[in-house]
Amino acid sequence: MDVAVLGATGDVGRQVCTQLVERRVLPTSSRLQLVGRAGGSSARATHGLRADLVDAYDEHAPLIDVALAPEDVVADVVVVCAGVTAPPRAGASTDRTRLAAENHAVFDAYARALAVHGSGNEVVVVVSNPVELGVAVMARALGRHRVIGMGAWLDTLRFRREIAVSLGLRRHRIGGFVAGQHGSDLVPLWSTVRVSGLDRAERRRAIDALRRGRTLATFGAEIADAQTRLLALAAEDIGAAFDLIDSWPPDLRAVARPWMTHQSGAKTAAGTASATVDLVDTLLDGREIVVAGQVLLDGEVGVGGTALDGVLGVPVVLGPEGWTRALLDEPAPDEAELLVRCRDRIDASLAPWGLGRAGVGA
Ligand SMILES: NC(=O)c1ccc[n+]([C@@H]2O[C@H](COP(=O)([O-])OP(=O)(O)OC[C@H]3O[C@@H](n4cnc5c(N)ncnc54)[C@H](O)[C@@H]3O)[C@@H](O)[C@H]2O)c1
Repeated sequence: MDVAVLGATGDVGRQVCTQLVERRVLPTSSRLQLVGRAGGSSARATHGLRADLVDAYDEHAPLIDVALAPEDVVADVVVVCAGVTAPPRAGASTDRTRLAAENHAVFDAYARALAVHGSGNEVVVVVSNPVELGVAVMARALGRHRVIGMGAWLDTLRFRREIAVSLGLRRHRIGGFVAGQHGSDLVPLWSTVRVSGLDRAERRRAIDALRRGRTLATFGAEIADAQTRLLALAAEDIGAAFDLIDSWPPDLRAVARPWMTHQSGAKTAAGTASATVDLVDTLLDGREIVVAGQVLLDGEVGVGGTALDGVLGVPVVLGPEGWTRALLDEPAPDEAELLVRCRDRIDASLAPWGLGRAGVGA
């Protein structure tokens, strides 16, 4: 099985390529295609990255080649890391509308090329933001089951880790998912959380203690307040800002910590790539596992009697041919309410591109 990484020389793309090779996800008989842009500095750097990876991992590297045009992308799994990102500095605009305007053209160019020149079986993992826009563009061109956004899986891993830290456990003992929109509009599904070794009553007590009597009704306001406080504090002392995050409940930490990490200038490339490589590993492996991802729904998820359609992050079964089923039993009332509002916000953000629910098929 072959993998192509679009935007291979970017911070996230480079980490994805490195981890794919270093973690030996790709056997030596597979091909890793590094995709850059013809004519720009990334074209030269893509050739350089190839040389560097071979230099580092010659003993177990897959075949590595370079492509500089969308129509030359050939792979079983295509990882989309190309495009602009919000500037990684404190107080910089995180305006998703501007990001969408820039990256829509990138998503569209590759979606069109894959639709025409691809095998018809590629599975696309969208990393670039807005993840939901990338999923909408790619799913429309390639078929919705072949496209998954990895933002909800990264958010899920962060949520599990924060719960694990609070309980003094390692992350692998925590189950549960994050749904919704990637970033500050995520929906932590507390009703899905499981802790290995705890029975139902023990889990209930542990989760109640972690949630501190809050529900998701106030989650959006808490996030906005947290970001305001962090910005003010980080201007004086970034270490103190991270210490403040440590004092918050796990769901708020799962949003605030990566947000502060990006604002610190470090970006979140290693964690993002690690979650992405998990998904690629699953796709190549042949097994089916339940992950969370942004997908284009067609009524597979029922919330409060409403069958949801449109792009939304939800738990799904992921296998070699893409995602097959969405798995979300009736969520708790506060989760259901936030999921519907989140789906509507995503839908509104897609409408200018003719990709909202009203526009699809028009
Ligand atoms: N989903 C997530 O969890 C998550 C997390 C972090 C970053 N991101 C997103 O991933 C994307 C990449 O972030 P980054 O930090 O690596 O950015 P970066 O600026 O470091 O790299 C972007 C890369 O894309 C390339 N590129 C731009 N247009 C291209 C095109 N048309 N064809 C090929 N390559 C092209 C650039 O040359 C560059 O190499 C951003 O959209 C960012 O917001 C997503």
